[in-house]
Amino acid sequence: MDEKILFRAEKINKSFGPTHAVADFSIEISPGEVRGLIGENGSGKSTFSAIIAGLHKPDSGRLFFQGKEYMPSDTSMAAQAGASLIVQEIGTIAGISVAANIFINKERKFAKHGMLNYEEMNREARKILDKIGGEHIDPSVITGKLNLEDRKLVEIAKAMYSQPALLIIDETSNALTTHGRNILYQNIDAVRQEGGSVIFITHDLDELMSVCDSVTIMRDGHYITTLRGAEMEQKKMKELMVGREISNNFYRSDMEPNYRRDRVVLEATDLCSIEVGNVSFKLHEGEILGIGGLAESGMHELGRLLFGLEKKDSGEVVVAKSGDRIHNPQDAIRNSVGYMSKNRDTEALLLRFSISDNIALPSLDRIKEKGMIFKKNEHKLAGQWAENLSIKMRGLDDLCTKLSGGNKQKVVLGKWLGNDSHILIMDCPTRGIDIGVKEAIYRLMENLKAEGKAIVMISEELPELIGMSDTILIMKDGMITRTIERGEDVTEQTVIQYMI
Ligand SMILES: Nc1ncnc2c1ncn2[C@@H]1O[C@H](COP(=O)(O)OP(=O)(O)OP(=O)(O)O)[C@@H](O)[C@H]1O
Repeated sequence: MDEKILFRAEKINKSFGPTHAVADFSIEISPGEVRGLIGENGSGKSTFSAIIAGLHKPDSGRLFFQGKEYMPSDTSMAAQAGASLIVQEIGTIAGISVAANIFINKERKFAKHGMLNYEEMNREARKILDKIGGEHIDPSVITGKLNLEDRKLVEIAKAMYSQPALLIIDETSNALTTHGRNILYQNIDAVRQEGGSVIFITHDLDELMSVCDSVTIMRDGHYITTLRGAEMEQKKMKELMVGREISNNFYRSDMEPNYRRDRVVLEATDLCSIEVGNVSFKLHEGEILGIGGLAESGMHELGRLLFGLEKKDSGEVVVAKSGDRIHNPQDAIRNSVGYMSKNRDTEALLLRFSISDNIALPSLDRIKEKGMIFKKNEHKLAGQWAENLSIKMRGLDDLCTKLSGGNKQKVVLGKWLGNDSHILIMDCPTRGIDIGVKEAIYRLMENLKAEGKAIVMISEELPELIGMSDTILIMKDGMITRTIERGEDVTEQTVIQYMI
């Protein structure tokens, strides 16, 4: 193999039943290169990554790595050969310690006379955590007690421990705060400095442009092309991903706030909890109320308080039409309030249930016939939303575990849109969603707005926040620090200033 090539894949194929997830896919990566890998939801990125990391065996094709033919049969073999993967979903085991996660399958290193030396294991874990930027994480703590970001940092530590020559990062940044992202980027640089390569999967094209030297586009499992340096132009990348022309500006085109100021649908008064302090606001008919802030600003907790998922210390959330107070999710659902959680795998979906079951779940009361739930009614509702949202699946009875990340997110959306929610609390509605469907979701939000429905949109994406909201509430340290009306001269820079 050419010395300038660190990794090569030759005509890789992988099918799951009738789904041809990776099709004749070939790629070459040079030492020191950070290669982006992009494509629509379900285009095969995670499957290809899993093949390199030994999680899936391809049906055909060959891999070459560091001058040798390579085909790992599991993740330990891949790590030994120098390839590590940070997965898109949670990749650590909740019930064991941080150190045990970092050294999974490497425990033997710490065994003496048949006993594990936990102290030594924790000491080693301390060193690698310090090295990767996880100084604040205690290696002896049970991993499930950590927040999502710290669990991701544990995965980074695990991946970096084996000093990978090839690091694959599958859509990890959207689980991270700015601080976490910077740690991730530092580790990418560290691999590059050592002459290794990185495959970086993301739907965020700005991030892609700042992190990657080149980008390969996948569509329906196929290799489309690779762009380098100045060729990496956003419009071009989007069009190559979706295979058609797409509009440059997919946010709202009207520049004025446009909702019924005289009709309040939901009112939050003096909401307080551990992470939220004295938040009050009114949500109106036809309004998109954006909530922005840094990830630790309390905005995600606010969404959970509004839906009754978390206990308030004081304050109240009242649905204007019924006068009902929301104390728990049952109160919310009864009042046509829907909630899309940011954490789709742990909170938003029943992963071991079908697409149809998940979409129909909050609507069961509505689709009952003579007190009975018929599969055909579930399928009718789920089929309509699966089509509206272009969910890539074999059938409505597919289990959600089998779906790609972005397609899982679409099921969450379908669930609450199908429920005909009048008030929707959307926490990061387009997280992990590809560019084509993102556009469709924004049009859907506009339609809901035109029907008089109201949306609370919690978002970490400034263009989305500015582009879609009638009103933006900025949160900092659990409190609302600024209210911005649509049409005011807002730029991303001014919004950031209020957040930090
Ligand atoms: N274990 C599995 N069983 C059945 N089908 C699967 C399995 N894993 C993936 N698929 C299917 O293979 C296709 C490719 O999925 P993959 O997760 O590789 O896409 P992706 O490009 O990573 O998408 P996303 O951007 O949404 O994460 C999808 O249609 C998906 O439903």
